[in-house]
Amino acid sequence: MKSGKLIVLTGPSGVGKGTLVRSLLMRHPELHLSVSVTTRGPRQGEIDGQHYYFVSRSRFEEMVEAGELVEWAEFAGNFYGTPYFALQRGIEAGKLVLLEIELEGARQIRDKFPEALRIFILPPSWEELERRLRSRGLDSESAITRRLLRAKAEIEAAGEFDFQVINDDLEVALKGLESVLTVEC
Ligand SMILES: Nc1nc2c(ncn2[C@@H]2O[C@H](COP(=O)(O)OP(=O)(O)O)[C@@H](O)[C@H]2O)c(=O)[nH]1
Ligand SMILES: Nc1ncnc2c1ncn2[C@@H]1O[C@H](COP(=O)(O)OP(=O)(O)O)[C@@H](O)[C@H]1O
Repeated sequence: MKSGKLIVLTGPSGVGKGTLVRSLLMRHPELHLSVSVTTRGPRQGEIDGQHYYFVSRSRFEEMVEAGELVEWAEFAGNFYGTPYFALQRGIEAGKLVLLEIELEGARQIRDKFPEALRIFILPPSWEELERRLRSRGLDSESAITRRLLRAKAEIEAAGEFDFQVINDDLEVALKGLESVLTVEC
């Protein structure tokens, strides 16, 4: 894989993006994950600066006003955004920079960086997506409902992306992602 490319991974909440990203990062030291800022509270086990930078809404608004975010969006009642510094760190290290973001942000990245590689992760079925979201056991019922509402519109937009990978069997999905990265990066 060559360096200096942005890779956007998008897909409905619960599809397995975080799981896939963790495995990719362990297998490929040439990948750098962009850590986002969010106004969502940390889930059990989440570490500030590693999973997200957890900030207040007023701090998030300050970052937007100061032009510190490459892209940002509201998702299920919280704000999420990619700080420029998160990309710079990876680019300066000569790595491929991975952004795990939702649809609106992925569209903003497409407009700003048309050369970015954009991949959409699909669930094997709607029932399985719902099962994964619930079995994760980290979100309230209302947070799950908001994520499922959003998931429909996101899945409908999968065709906008360069590649679609179905996360049914995890190993098969990982292999699919790896072959896209090998050919495209
Ligand atoms: N636009 C945008 N979306 C983000 C960013 N960081 C995370 N997201 C997306 O926000 C959504 C919610 O993330 P999260 O609360 O961690 O929930 P989860 O995807 O259900 O684990 C997911 O679709 C993430 O991919 C960001 O910096 N920008
Ligand atoms: N291929 C898979 N088969 C079965 N369960 C999976 C698979 N990929 C992920 N999961 C599980 O689904 C749940 C949601 O995965 P997660 O990575 O948190 O999704 P996302 O980051 O897209 O919201 C987790 O409990 C995870 O262990």
